[in-house]
Amino acid sequence: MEQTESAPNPTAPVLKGIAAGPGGAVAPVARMAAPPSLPEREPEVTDTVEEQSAAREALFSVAADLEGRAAELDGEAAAVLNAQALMARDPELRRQVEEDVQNGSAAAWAVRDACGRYQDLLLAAGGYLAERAADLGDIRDRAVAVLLGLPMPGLPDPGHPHVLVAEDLAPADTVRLDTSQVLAIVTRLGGPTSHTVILARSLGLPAVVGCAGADTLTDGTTVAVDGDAGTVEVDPAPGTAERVRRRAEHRRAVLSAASGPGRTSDGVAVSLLLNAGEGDPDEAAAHDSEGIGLLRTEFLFLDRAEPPTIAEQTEVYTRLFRAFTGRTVTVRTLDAGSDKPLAFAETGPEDNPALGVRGFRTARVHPTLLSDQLTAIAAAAREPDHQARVRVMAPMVSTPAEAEEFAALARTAGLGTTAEIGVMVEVPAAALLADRLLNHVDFVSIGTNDLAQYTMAADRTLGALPDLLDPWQPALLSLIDKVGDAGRRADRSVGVCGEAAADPLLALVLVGLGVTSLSTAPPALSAVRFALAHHSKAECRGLAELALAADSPERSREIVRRAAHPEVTDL
Ligand SMILES: C=C(OP(=O)(O)O)C(=O)O
Ligand SMILES: [Mg+2]
Repeated sequence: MEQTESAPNPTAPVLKGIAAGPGGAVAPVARMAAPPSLPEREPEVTDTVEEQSAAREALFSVAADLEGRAAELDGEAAAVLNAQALMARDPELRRQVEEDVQNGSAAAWAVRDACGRYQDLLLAAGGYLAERAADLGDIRDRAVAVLLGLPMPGLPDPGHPHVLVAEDLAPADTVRLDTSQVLAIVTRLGGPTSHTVILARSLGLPAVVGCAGADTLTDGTTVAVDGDAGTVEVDPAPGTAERVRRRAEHRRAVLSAASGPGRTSDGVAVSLLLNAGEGDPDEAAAHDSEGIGLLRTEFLFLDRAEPPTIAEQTEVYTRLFRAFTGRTVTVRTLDAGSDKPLAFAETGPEDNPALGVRGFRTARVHPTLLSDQLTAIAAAAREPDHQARVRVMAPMVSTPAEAEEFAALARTAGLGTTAEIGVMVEVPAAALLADRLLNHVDFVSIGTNDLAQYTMAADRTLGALPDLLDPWQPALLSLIDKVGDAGRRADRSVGVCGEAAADPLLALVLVGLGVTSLSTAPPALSAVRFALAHHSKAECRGLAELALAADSPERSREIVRRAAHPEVTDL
């Protein structure tokens, strides 16, 4: 509809990146302030003790600043800042800085070098750790600014609404974004699972990451950001700007009117659930959802030396079940290993950690971590003062035997009568034998983030292969079809809780493939609800067949876009 009203400006360069937060915006660019640079000449250190103390104080003041800001926030945002503060307080980092000073470096130089060495280690470790290298770079820049008396690097404040352009965004920046001023985010770096993406989605901001041309964008240049297509049009034609603006307004108005449980236009129920982690359970419960489809319990385990006790875990789960009384809460057991390493769950050196001891496999090496967690979930599920529909599921299950083993462990812990027991389908082996997995469990939930990486043999934390990780890949859809089919035949529920569920058009395809629940970050729910309400179950199946038959994700998306209801494609 509106897309035909204005032709794109043929001379306007269009930069490509990874679509990382849906929606669009047109506004002038404001670039993130450059990090402080050290003077060419390093001063001579005369008092080593004083210099060490200055370096220490700078790191502490950075940590205190992060903690202070975390205290004003809650949920995922606060957790991200507190984790970063912990890095600034890391005793080993401090020791290395002091050693560098002892060897003659001035404080700011010692901070730069020690952080640099740490960053190299994180980058070499890959996965989740590599993504934290940006957090450490931010700590370095802040501490150096403190030591040199320079302005703190950080967000621009041009005094008008803008598109924020940066090399990459540290969590400390992303959580401070004023969404009345920042209309969209564009970064040169960042992969599909980076903090920037997760936080941009939780703020509901359009975002394009991994945009190679972002460094050519200068302050004040007008850009049109399309967070669905992953494009940034520079100096767009007046028509384009108008179109994106009207589309954003239309989207806001339409979506704020959509509420209630998920239904296709002919009344077939599709549960709309939330992906949740750390945060206030009452706040999570305030979203218009039918419950939680994925509780990532790693937040209870990360950044600590010892695992949480059974009592500690029970308290957290109980609070959540109470807040969601009458609704579903799906607790995923600990997904440790690979991109989520834990100090107390060492699994030995691995050349390919994503193919190693992770997810449910961790229980082979550390069985008590899982049994304690199941005991805590069972204790919380038994609490009499909640009516939540409790579900428990294991990540990274690959075989029917593993599904059977997990179900037995859950029953032994006492969950047989108080919860539904399921497993995640995240590796092709599990998708191929989904019917046999379903002989042992009540439900399955497809983790499309991991299923994409294992289907396409492309590391999900790598920004370099976004096309292969595109959830519209027909091979991925074909595996989901297989799982949907198995669920239909066994009359069991099949959920999707990966990022794929957050794309309204793809959600229609997933429902057509037999998916019965969709779990996403809260801001994505209303668009998915709206899309469902405009299509019958049979229409969803028609779209699924079109998507499956395409040869590429681009074709798949385009064909479905053309065949879907215009009210939805114009959103
Ligand atoms: C939901 C998923 O799990 P996570 O992103 O936590 O690995 C997934 O892999 O799609
Ligand atoms: Mg996963």
